[in-house]
Amino acid sequence: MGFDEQQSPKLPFIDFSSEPKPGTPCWDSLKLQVREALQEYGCFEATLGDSRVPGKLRRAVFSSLEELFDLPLHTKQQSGASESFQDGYAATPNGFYQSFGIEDPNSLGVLQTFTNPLWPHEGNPSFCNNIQSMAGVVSEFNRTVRRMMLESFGLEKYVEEHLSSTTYRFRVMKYEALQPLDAATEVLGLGVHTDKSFMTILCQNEVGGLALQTKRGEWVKFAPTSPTSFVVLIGDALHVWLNGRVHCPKHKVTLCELNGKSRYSFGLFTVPKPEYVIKAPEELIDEKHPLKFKPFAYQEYFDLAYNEPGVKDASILHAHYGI
Ligand SMILES: O=C(O)CCC(=O)C(=O)O
Ligand SMILES: [Fe+2]
Repeated sequence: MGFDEQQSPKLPFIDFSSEPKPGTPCWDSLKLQVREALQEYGCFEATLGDSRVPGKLRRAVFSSLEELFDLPLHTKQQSGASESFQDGYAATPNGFYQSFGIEDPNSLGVLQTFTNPLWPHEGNPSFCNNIQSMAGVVSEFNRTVRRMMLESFGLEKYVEEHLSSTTYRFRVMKYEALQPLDAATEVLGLGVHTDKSFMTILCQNEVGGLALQTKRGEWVKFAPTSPTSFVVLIGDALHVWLNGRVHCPKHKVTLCELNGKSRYSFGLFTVPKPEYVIKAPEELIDEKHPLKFKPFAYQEYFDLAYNEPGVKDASILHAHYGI
């Protein structure tokens, strides 16, 4: 399927650059926008503004990514193989997609352990600082969005439990530049899938390719309104935790290029702790909204999903836990 730029619908856009504080009118207005976007699309485009994500930091992160993926293959493999695309280095057999996963990117020690085998002489302090700074801003933003979302459902009392039920994983990705043979040809860099965790916050360089599917089944091509935009999207675990009240979008990445440039992206994944039980709060269950999924420990679902070859959408979730 090719995209028609003219007719392609857009993701909702939410501006967080005013750094809203809980309890202010601005916060309350933004939280309604967050809820509406997540119900309908399961995702939105967000800007945090130049003061929180200066252009300099953004450029530094992407140049760190280029430096990382430019390392020789045997060096990249030093960071361990990752079959489930979690920690360490992973690549698709055709080599069009490569990624590294870093668990707990807010810790300088973790980042040093990640970089030391890749740059054996003196590690890579600027890589560590750039990723740590970006992960810090994005994980703080993640907490804001979760707080707003829970408040918008009247679930204030669960905020602290929710925030402490997760860890963060950072994934950096490179998609090879590929000029499709014609506009109607779509070559996938990353196949259609839903994310398994609670929430993902993505950022890409200027090369597009990400598309997300709305509740109505339309594919929306992500065309950033501002170069400093992020995409926030819901994963399976949050869809279950909110008893299906928010959409969990399937998404994919199509290979393309811009002036010969490859696509680089990074994502902060908010992952429930392995033993955390994903269970909808009783406030979200009533006659109109009966319980949709049986509770399960996050790791159990994750293992099921990754041991099922070829299936990357939420059909396993429905098959195993759907009521
Ligand atoms: O590269 C992107 O923008 C999307 C990556 C993604 O969907 C994932 O890693 O789960
Ligand atoms: Fe994804």
